Amino acid sequence: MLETIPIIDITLLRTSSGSSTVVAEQLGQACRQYGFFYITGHGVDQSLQQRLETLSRQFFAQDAAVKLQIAMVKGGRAWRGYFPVGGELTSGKPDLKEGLYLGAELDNSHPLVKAGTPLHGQNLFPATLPELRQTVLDYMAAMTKLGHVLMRGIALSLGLEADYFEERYTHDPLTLFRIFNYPAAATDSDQWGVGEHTDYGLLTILKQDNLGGLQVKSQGRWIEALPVPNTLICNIGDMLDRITGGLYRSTPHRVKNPSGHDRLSFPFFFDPNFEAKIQPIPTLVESQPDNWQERWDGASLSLFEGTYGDYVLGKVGKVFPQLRREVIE
Ligand SMILES: O=C(O)CCC(=O)C(=O)O
Ligand SMILES: [Fe+2]
Repeated sequence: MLETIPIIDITLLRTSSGSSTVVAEQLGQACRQYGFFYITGHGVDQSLQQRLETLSRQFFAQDAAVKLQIAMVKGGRAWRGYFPVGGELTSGKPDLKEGLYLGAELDNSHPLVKAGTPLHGQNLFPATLPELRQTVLDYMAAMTKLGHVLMRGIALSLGLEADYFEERYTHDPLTLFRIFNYPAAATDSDQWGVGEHTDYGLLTILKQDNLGGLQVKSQGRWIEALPVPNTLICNIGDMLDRITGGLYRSTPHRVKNPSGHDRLSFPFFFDPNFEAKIQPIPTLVESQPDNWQERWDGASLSLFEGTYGDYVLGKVGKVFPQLRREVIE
């Protein structure tokens, strides 16, 4: 039998004052077994999603020189903008994808921007597609709302107060958003669109188009996260793994676009505040053995001490080595 990732209807979590125990139970099971799940009943406007997809296709279809008008090197410490194919090295090798790196739009008067905090600041939006700006901002607002809802459900699934994460980590979350285009590759290409990795933060909410290509490592085996209409895919990041003592593992995944067409995906990262200190949940007794030997990066999460900022900067410096000096040092 083909193994499939669970699909969870979160309508009740969104509507019954965020405290549906039935949905929380399903989330908990999916997090323990797979580290990945699809959600339906998420309430994200279909026409907004359609606009985002259409405008993104138009963006990537432009000439390289036009896209490079908003190259990531121009984004400075905020770490925003466009990078071309081969510009990112997720697991040490260049990825077969191009992308637009976005995040919360913060102006220069924001305290974290004033303080020169990396990853905080303004986006670089393309002048050639003026509608993309509001579409991205609206989509990120919808994702942020959804991130809060899902983290309430995840807190309940762990037997915690619904606002456990909000109080400690996500009152003012770090939210990053990317739009990727995985170009059609030769079918015999052994290059990955994104190599095996885990995400860094708490929760990733991914919209993908209808072509497929995402693979998830579940219980030691790679399975396909095929497109399912009207769903979003969620997965656990390293910080939720650390906070839950490995009970909810950050699950490895990778992408290869087999379709012969350009594949678009839209990952949104709902992460702890940059300055939040990451601490395991004290009441959780089910702490798991360290899994560094199985991890793609050979790192021991249980040894990590510090803020989310410490963690994420260590990672980002590796995937964009050419930008490390400018942004972090
Ligand atoms: O494009 C995808 O389907 C996944 C992207 C991803 O894993 C990431 O950006 O972390
Ligand atoms: Fe990922």
